[in-house]
Amino acid sequence: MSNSTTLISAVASLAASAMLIRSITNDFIPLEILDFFYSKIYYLSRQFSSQLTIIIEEFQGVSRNQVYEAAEVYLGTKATLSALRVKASKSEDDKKLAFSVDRDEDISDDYEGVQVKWKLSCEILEPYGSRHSNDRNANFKSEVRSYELSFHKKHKEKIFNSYLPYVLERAKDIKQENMEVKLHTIEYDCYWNGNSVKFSHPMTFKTLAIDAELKREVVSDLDKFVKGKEFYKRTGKAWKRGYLLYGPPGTGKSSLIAAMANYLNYDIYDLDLTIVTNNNDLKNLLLGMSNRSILVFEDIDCSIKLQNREEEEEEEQKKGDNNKESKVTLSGLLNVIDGLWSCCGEERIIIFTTNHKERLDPALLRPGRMDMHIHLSYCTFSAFKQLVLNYLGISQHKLFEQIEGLLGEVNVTPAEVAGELTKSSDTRDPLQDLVNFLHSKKMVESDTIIDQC
Ligand SMILES: Nc1ncnc2c1ncn2[C@@H]1O[C@H](COP(=O)(O)OP(=O)(O)OP(=O)(O)O)[C@@H](O)[C@H]1O
Ligand SMILES: [Mg+2]
Repeated sequence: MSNSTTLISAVASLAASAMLIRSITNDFIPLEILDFFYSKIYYLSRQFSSQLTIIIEEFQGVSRNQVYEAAEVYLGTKATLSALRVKASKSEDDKKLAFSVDRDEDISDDYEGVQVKWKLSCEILEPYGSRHSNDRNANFKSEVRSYELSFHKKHKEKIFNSYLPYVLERAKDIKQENMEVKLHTIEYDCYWNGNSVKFSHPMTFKTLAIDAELKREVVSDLDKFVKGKEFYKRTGKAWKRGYLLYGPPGTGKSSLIAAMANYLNYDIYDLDLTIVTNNNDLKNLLLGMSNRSILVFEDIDCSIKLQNREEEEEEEQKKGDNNKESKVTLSGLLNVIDGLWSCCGEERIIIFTTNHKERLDPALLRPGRMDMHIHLSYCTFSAFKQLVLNYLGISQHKLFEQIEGLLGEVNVTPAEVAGELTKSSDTRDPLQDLVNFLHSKKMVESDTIIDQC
């Protein structure tokens, strides 16, 4: 008790002496000399300090500093581990709660063995005109926030060249993971509807019933694309990828798009070309998309009559200059895929779907235009096994062998199989019902062939 009292009184008297010395020096020593004195002390302390601190302010002029924003997101994931006070928030677009650091909280981080310390510092600015009580802004207080990142000087290079870019990259991923996938559609010909809807299609690569090998190929292609920033930069290619999905109705083209969007957490921009009036509007729509998104042109063969370019040019010449750009043309569409305007964003995926690949203009199919042509076929045995697992929760059955044989003889779509399994999931023997369905389909098919003969 007496020890602590002594300590408190010693600290108090030291503080009082410091205040006294400060006020005496302020009163008796000219300001310039004091400034010089203080700057020398500051200089010396900096010379001997082993720490370096980077100040990351919230604003850069009037715009928000991206490093600050990234630090805010990144530290949110660290805050719950080491800080004693954290702030929680969630917006309508977020999937989960987001955490952020409270002011003056220290957050430690370890990057490849290097210890760093973050701190959010806030300075309250005196309200403008606070001395004039009748000023309208008198009660308006503002806060200047910044993050302070401190570390040992010897790690300067690593922090600048590797840690900060890592924080930026991680923040981008965290934001992306946390965002709901949105579906955007067109409004008034050439604008994306401001009220995009939450995309809640539950299809994932786990439940998608396509050939297992094809599924692996698609997933690995997407992974490569997402991680390919450096590759695209090095090779001088725009960071985008095109997929052509083709196959009969009900084979899973739209389902595959949903699985891709859910896998990548990318928004979908569903572009109905029949509504878009000309190439210029198409270009504006492209500019209105966000990065990390999927642009979808469904049923490209029937949504618009895409002539080949020579026919187009002839037609335009016939109509004269006044009629130019009165509709979306094949060349307009090719510009979306690989023209200069197509490179205005990053990490974009373009998908065309069709039931009739043979009806597409060869220009669209030329190598390099659509990076991957994906054939969604009639139901294979591998796809069937996935559907049975989804709908009935079984992975083995005595009828599997018979079904495998029938699937080799009958053209049945995954949609049809899914429909049958849904219908008969309550019956005693759903797989026997499916076998009966496949037999009857086989009979119809062979009758049709006989009729044709
Ligand atoms: N490969 C699949 N895996 C899982 N379910 C599928 C698959 N294909 C079809 N289905 C089921 O059938 C329905 C229709 O499939 P989907 O819309 O994906 O076919 P599509 O190929 O896009 O057809 P369309 O050419 O008519 O647009 C889906 O909602 C889904 O329930
Ligand atoms: Mg479809």
